[in-house]
Amino acid sequence: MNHTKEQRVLQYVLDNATRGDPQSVVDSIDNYCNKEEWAMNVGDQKGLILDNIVNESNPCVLLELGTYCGYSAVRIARLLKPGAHLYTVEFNPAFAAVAKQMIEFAGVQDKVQILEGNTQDIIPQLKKKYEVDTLDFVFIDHWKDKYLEDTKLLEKCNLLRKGTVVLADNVIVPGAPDFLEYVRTCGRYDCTNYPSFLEYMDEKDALEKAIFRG
Ligand SMILES: Nc1ncnc2c1ncn2CCCCCNC(=O)c1cc(-c2ccc(F)cc2)cc(O)c1O
Ligand SMILES: [Mg+2]
Repeated sequence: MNHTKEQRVLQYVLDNATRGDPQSVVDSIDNYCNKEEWAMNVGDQKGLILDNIVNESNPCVLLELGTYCGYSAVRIARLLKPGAHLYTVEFNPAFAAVAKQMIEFAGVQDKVQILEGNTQDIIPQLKKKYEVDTLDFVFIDHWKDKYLEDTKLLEKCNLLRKGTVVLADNVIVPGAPDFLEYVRTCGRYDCTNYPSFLEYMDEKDALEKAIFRG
């Protein structure tokens, strides 16, 4: 039975989207969350900004913090060139299980790898255990009070290189003020704010792009 909201979102996708068609999966999730139940996907308005930034940076190795139902993982993966790979870290096993099925239904499983666990534990393993050299693109969308410490951890683990794009969701709502203050003032990032709206709502939100200067 679909006892959780996340399971109901997945079921709606299985019933309404087309297997192997990532755009139809993204559209179905947005339809459901607009009409039936709000859920914390990045959504279509911020999603279009995410699409543009992924396309302009043409990344090969990507990291996402906070998979949730896999909406942004599918949204990003549908744009990736052959051979590009997205690692997405999810803390909650129930969310990870839904995301796995979402990603497989969309047909992007060869481009996406879900890493279950806490970002604090997984980020230090990326180089040795997952053979990552440096990251081209990082999408941060997990606990808002972990954005800053995990950005600093990425720096400490030498996972960022000159030009790495760090893109953060929700810098207005729920907000990540300490992260914003840091990337805008520490001198190591070139920052751009992208005003938009909270997913499926009229409330203002924004994405922040912080390009690492190396
Ligand atoms: N690997 C890991 N390590 C640590 N934490 C981890 C994790 N993997 C997952 N988590 C735990 C993430 C839990 C979800 C994070 N996202 C959010 O909390 C979130 C909340 C809102 C929101 C806005 C207005 C409202 F009124 C209510 C909620 C909107 C959003 O777009 C959000 O992304
Ligand atoms: Mg978010």
